[in-house]
Amino acid sequence: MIKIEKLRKSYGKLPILRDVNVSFGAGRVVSVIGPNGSGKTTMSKCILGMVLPDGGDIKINGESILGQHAYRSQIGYMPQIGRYPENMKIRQVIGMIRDIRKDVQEVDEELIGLYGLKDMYEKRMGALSGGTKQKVSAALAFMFNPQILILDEPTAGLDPISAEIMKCKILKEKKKGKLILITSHIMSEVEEVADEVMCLMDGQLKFHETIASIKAHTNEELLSRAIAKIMNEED
Ligand SMILES: Nc1ncnc2c1ncn2[C@@H]1O[C@H](COP(=O)(O)OP(=O)(O)OP(=O)(O)O)[C@@H](O)[C@H]1O
Repeated sequence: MIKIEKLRKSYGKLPILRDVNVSFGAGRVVSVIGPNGSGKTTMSKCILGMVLPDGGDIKINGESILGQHAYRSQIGYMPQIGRYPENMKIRQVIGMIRDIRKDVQEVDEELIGLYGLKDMYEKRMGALSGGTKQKVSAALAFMFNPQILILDEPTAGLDPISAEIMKCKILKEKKKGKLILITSHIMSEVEEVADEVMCLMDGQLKFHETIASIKAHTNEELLSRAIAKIMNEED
C-alpha cells in the first residue's frame, strides 16, 4: 500500500532521513518507534506531503505521491499536538472540516459519540484541556473513512478509558483493511495494537519486523526487552 524508496531529508546540513527503504501493507497496524529526534514525524510528514523530501520516492498503491495532492484525501492524520483556531467552537471546527470534505457521503462519527464531544460542542478550542483537544483530533482523523491513518502518539494525554476507546477503534479500522501507522513510545501499547514494528535510529531503518519475529529472534517474551536488545546491538 505504501512503498518508501531511498527517502532522504536534511534540515540544513543535518541529515534527518538517510536512505529509508520500507513497505507497509493494507490491513496492518505498524508502530513506528525510535529515539526522540530519530525522524519518525519527519517520515510521516513526507508521506502526508507536509515535508518535501530531498531524494527518493514514496508510492501509494504503486503511484508516486511526489508533487501530487489528491491522494491526501485517502489519509487521516492525527498530529501529536493539534493546533486549532482558539476562538472556534468544537462544533465549528468539525463543521468546517466537513464542509471541506463535502465529497464524502458517509462520515464516521463514532469517536464523536464515544468521546461525548457533542456535549461539548459549544466550547471554544482555546478553552479545552489537552486531552479533549486530542479527542477532537482523533475524531477528525477517522471521520472520512480514510484508507490510511497516521497517528502520532494517539493516546498521549488521553485518560485510560479514552485511550482504550482509541485502541479499539484502531483495531476495528484495521479489520476493514486499512493501514494504520502509529508513533508511540509506550511499548505495552505497541504490543496491544501493532502487528509490525518499524524502528528508525539516526534517520536510518534499524529494523522492520512483526512482533512475533522480534520476540522469537531475541528470545525475549517482553517486547520492551526485545527491542532494547536489538537497539543495543552493534550494527
Ligand atoms: N522544520 C524543522 N526545521 C529544522 N529541524 C527540524 C524541523 N523539523 C524537525 N527537525 C529536526 O529533525 C529531527 C527529527 O525530528 P522528528 O520530529 O522527525 O523526530 P521524531 O523521531 O518524531 O522525534 P520525537 O520522538 O521526539 O517525536 C530533530 O532533530 C528535529 O529537531
